[in-house]
Formats: sequence, structure tokens, C-alpha cells
Amino acid sequence: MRSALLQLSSTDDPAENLAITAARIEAAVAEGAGFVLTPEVTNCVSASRTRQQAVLQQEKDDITLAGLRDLAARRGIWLSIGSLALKTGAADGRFANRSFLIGPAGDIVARYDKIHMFDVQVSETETYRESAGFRPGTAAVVVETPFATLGLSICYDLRFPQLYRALAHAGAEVLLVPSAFSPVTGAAHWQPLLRARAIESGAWVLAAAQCGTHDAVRGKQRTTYGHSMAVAPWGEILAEAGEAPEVLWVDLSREAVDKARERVPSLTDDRDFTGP
Ligand SMILES: O=C(O)CNC(=O)[C@H](CS)NC(=O)CCC(=O)C(=O)O
Repeated sequence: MRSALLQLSSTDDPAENLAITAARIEAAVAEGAGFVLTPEVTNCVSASRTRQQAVLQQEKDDITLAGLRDLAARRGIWLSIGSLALKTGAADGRFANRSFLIGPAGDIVARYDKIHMFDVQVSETETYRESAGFRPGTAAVVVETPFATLGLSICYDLRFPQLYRALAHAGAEVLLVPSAFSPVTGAAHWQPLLRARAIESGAWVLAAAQCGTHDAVRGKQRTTYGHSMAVAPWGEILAEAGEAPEVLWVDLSREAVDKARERVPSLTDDRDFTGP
């Protein structure tokens, strides 16, 4: 399956982000993509709760979801919307950080709400409190498609190997890690974590990421690490982006998964143990 990972630099203007994302998807389809992937919070990157309250919508009203479903249907492609920030109607007012797999008829084939919230002080001056704005999900999601079984995850989930173990045991051959990594932790951890998840699972890892400096006008400025990446089941980095928007290409095959797992069957060598 010829797959295109879009590295984007979304702003806090959903309409603008949709226009850019749709244009990039159209261009990828013109070059033969059958599966296109977008980063975490494709619809809105913002550090301002006020701005998010003003522009985010519930799933049923979200223009990005509607627009991209329509585009997937018109072009007959598979589309991973890495995530959308959405209102939920929850009593505590928190948003969902929700990933969608869209099928070639424009149907929502799977949804996944990010489980692990990024509540981390990454440097003396930089702190994230994702759980203040977002309500975590509680369910892991694997979805079968005609070209591969996909395991869904988002960004900070990458640091919790037990999630990927569960996804791989449930049949995942491709692990999706749409992200908006912080530059500090990205430089230190992004690449080895992605390679580790691929190697230990014998699975493809596809990580479409946000990059660059996002919209400083309507709130605190945010910068993300970029470096979108496609890692093969044996652990080779097949494509890596820089720090600006671009498209990465990778041809997914089930054979590469089978081969890696035959060579090192660690996935089926799990053992129960007592302690520690
Ligand atoms: O808030 C939004 O707009 C969307 N969500 C994010 O950007 C999230 C929470 S702040 N970012 C991460 O999970 C980065 C993880 C990371 O950098 C690490 O694990 O080191």
C-alpha cells in the first residue's frame, strides 16, 4: 500500500488547516497514495484554552472531519486523521483528542481517544498540562483493513510500551503514532522510541507529526519537533522528515511484518513471571 505521511504545521484556525490539509491530500493522491496520514490535532494547534473553546466543535459539527471524510470518499482512499481536538459535551468541559480512520467510502471505520495525557515539565520554562484540557480515553483500538491491521495511538502514548504490546498481540501490523512532540523531548527520545516500538512489535511504525512554530497571534506560541518518520518492522528508518512541512512516502507490505517476526519471534515468546 503506497502511503503518504503528511507533516503539517497547523495553526489555531481550523478552516485554514482544513484547506491546507485537503490540498496536501489531493497532491498525495495525485502521486498515487492509497493511504494518507495526518498528525495529531490536525484541526487546531493552540496553547490557549479560550481560543480552543471558541473554535473547536463537537464531532458531529466538526468541519475537518466532514471535509476530510468527503475528500476520502471522492478519491477512494484510506485516511488516518491523526487526531482532532473536539468538544465532547462532558460535564467537566474537557475536549477529546480523537483519532479517526476513514475508509474509501468516507465512512468512519475507527475512532480512538488518546489514553495517556502529556502532563510534563520538559524544561525549566516549558510545562504541558494536557489533562487540564483533554479527557483521556480508556480503550485501545485495533482495526482490520484490506491492506493491514492497524493499531491506533497518539503522541505521548509512544512512551507506554504495554499499549503497543497489546496492539501487536491483538494483530496490529502497522502502529500509528500521529504526534505533536515537544522539541526538547523530541530531540532526546523521539527516534529511539519509534524504532523500539517497531522492533519489539515487528510492526511498521508510521508517525506523522506537527512541526515548526505554530500561530503566535492568538495565544502563547507553541513549537513542535517535526521529524515525521516511517520505520520498517525490522527497525530501519525508511523515511524521516526535517523541521518543515513535507510529505514522506512508504510502501507498506505484510511480508515485511511476517519476515521480521519469523527472524525474531519475540512477540510470541512472551512469558508470564512472578514478582518483582
Ligand atoms: O495540546 C495539543 O494541541 C495537542 N496535544 C499535544 O500536543 C500533546 C499534549 S500537549 N503533546 C504530546 O503528547 C507531546 C508528547 C511529547 O512531547 C513527549 O512524550 O515527549
